[in-house]
Amino acid sequence: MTQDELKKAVAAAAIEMVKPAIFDGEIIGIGTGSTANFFIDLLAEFRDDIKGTVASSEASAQRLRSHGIEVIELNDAGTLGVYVDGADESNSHLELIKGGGAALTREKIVAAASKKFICIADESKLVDQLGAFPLPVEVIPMARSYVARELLKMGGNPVYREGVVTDNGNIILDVYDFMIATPQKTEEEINAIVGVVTNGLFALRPADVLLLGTSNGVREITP
Ligand SMILES: O=C[C@H](O)[C@H](O)[C@H](O)COP(=O)(O)O
Repeated sequence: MTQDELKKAVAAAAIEMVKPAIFDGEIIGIGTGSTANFFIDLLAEFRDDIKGTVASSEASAQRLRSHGIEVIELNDAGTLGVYVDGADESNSHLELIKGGGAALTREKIVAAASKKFICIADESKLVDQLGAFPLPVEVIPMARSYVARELLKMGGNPVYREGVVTDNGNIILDVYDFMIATPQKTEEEINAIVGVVTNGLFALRPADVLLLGTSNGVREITP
């Protein structure tokens, strides 16, 4: 199976998992990226049944609306029933690296506001230790050089993601050469640097279930 076929298979499995929430009238949180896009496209079949969605990026909001799916503001939604999103890496505890598409901050907010976080990914994303994928950090623009120096002190190699401005008007530093042994501690330490909005580690609020697309079918992994 191709990587896209694996992504589509996990998106279909996630649809089955969120159906009860849809028919219970819960608001659905929607992630960002190529895997989440497959989910959005399959969700279109339920456009008339969904009470509303909250999107973690402008790109996902646009795609949802293009299918006629209602998008509402998180501030008007209360607690979400379920959040579905992809990841750049996951370990077996379902601690994640996210933000390859620069949507990490809104994703983290929507995940925090959701009762259940379903992560959907192809098998290439499951790793023993997080960090081979460079860790995205969203930074207030004027703090870029200062934050980069602090990340260097922590042992990483931060690289400015040229030409990228997040939906919140900020920039991204990608931290290379930074294998992460204690994800919760690292998440807290980076977030404590003044000027950091948030980093792409989802360890303090990991996923609740990982639907992993493999050539032998979709595996359901819980921590
Ligand atoms: O900022 C983007 C998100 O964190 C994505 O969920 C992540 O990069 C995975 O994207 P994809 O499904 O395209 O691999």
